[in-house]
Amino acid sequence: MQQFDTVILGGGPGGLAAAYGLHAKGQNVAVVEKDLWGGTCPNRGCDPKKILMAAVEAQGRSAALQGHGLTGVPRIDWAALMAAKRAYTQGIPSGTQGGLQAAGIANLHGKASFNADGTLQVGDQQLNATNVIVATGQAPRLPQIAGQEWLRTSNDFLDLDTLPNDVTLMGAGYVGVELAAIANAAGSRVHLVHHSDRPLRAFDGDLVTDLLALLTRDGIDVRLGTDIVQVAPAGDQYRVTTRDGESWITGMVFATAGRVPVVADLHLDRVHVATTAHGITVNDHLQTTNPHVFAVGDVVDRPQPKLTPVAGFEGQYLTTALTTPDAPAISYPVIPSVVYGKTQLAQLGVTPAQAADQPDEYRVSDLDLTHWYSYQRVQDPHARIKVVLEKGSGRIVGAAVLSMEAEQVINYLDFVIQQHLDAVAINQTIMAYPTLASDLTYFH
Ligand SMILES: Cc1cc2nc3c(=O)[nH]c(=O)nc-3n(C[C@H](O)[C@H](O)[C@H](O)COP(=O)(O)OP(=O)(O)OC[C@H]3O[C@@H](n4cnc5c(N)ncnc54)[C@H](O)[C@@H]3O)c2cc1C
Ligand SMILES: NC(=O)c1ccc[n+]([C@@H]2O[C@H](COP(=O)([O-])OP(=O)(O)OC[C@H]3O[C@@H](n4cnc5c(N)ncnc54)[C@H](O)[C@@H]3O)[C@@H](O)[C@H]2O)c1
Repeated sequence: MQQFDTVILGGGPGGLAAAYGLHAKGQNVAVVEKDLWGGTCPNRGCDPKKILMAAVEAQGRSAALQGHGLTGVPRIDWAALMAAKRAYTQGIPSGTQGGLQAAGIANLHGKASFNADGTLQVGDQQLNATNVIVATGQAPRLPQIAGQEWLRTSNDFLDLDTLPNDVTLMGAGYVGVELAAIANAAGSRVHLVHHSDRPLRAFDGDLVTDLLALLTRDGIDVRLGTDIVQVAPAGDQYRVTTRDGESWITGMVFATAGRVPVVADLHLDRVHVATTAHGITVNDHLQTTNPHVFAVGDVVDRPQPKLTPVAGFEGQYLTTALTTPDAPAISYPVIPSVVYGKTQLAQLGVTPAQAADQPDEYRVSDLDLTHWYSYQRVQDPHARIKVVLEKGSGRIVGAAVLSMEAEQVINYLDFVIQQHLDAVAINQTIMAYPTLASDLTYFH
């Protein structure tokens, strides 16, 4: 039996943040990973996706400048792009494990689960710990439809040797919309199917409508308010059938209909850790219904978006919470969300919908940015921001952005909001001009 202060289940962004933090505080820590060290984000999530996105963005920017100084839109060489992605991802697991070893943090490869006496089992090894942190993440959800066995996931998409000429994506959430943008830019015919009329519900409705119009303009077959009910092999392809009786032949079908918490094999019931369909139940100290078991990241049932920086923030929080008596409850900063693509959709802080519900407190400034210098320069085909301002202080408290530049704009506004900067403070700062940062003075 090996004894530790804290054992962490899952070597992704949440688990690793906690491991390094607690190790730095002098704890004897072990991390257990059953699959790829580094977890979803660097192996089969954010980072590889955004390597593919680099080509998509470059193509989108070139396309925007046709007739404005550029001729010829570059084509994506899928094999070369995938090779570039693999050149990055192939070193992640060994590099991550090497980092733990170099730091002197115990690391075990294998599937961890709880024994009835509260100890942990990893293969034939038994571990005992004062505290356990569950950081096992989420996995793609496979909808219960006829032909479920033919469905692929984002894991498959992000490692395809060959991109089929025609792909179907089932679900227009973050993953569906981003993979649609990649496949479309790489020359595939894309069908993006969503069961309701309102995809990307966390984002501003007007901007989502604008984004879907741009995706349609790019040639994506966006189908809202319908469900795929069957996938059946048709030669070396598949026939997809919807609830409305529509049907088409496609090269591959990807389930992009959400993700589910990875809890099934942990035997959490043995240690009285409660779960819901959304993940592990925790209090405001990330403590589960067992006072010695904590949880962070995607596996947690909390309203915060399931994002890498959120998992990392929670891991860091536990570093303090597990080493400080009477640690305060977790308090999240504002959290930016971005759906990447040729045109990016971003959101932060108080939403325009929340502002509309409290007109005495907030006002919304809805700005068409296409004629602003920064956007005209790059011929951004559609640039719009809704800035939410607090009436009393005049400060920016939220924003929703749709633009080729949204990821940058939202991060500048994140800094402005988090630091409580008002128009006076922003005007006291000299930014390099003309840049997206120097535009900050125009948003009030
Ligand atoms: C396609 C895609 C794109 C994404 N893009 C972005 C993005 O652009 N930006 C962003 O912020 N977020 C993005 N995300 C979300 C991001 O990847 C997650 O929020 C983040 O990885 C969560 O970290 P985590 O540590 O909670 O879980 P994970 O990274 O999933 O790590 C959990 C680890 O636990 C391991 N594990 C599970 N069960 C056990 C067990 N029993 N024993 C031992 N180990 C176990 C798993 O193998 C895994 O490695 C994306 C996700 C996907 C799928
Ligand atoms: N850019 C980013 O930051 C980024 C990118 C990818 C993923 N992520 C994270 O990963 C999480 C998971 O992303 P996701 O896209 O898998 O989930 P999601 O919850 O964002 O979207 C899934 C969508 O599929 C819909 N859906 C459910 N069942 C369906 C069905 N049968 N047919 C059609 N549509 C159906 C859901 O209503 C939902 O809108 C996100 O919540 C996000 O936190 C982030």
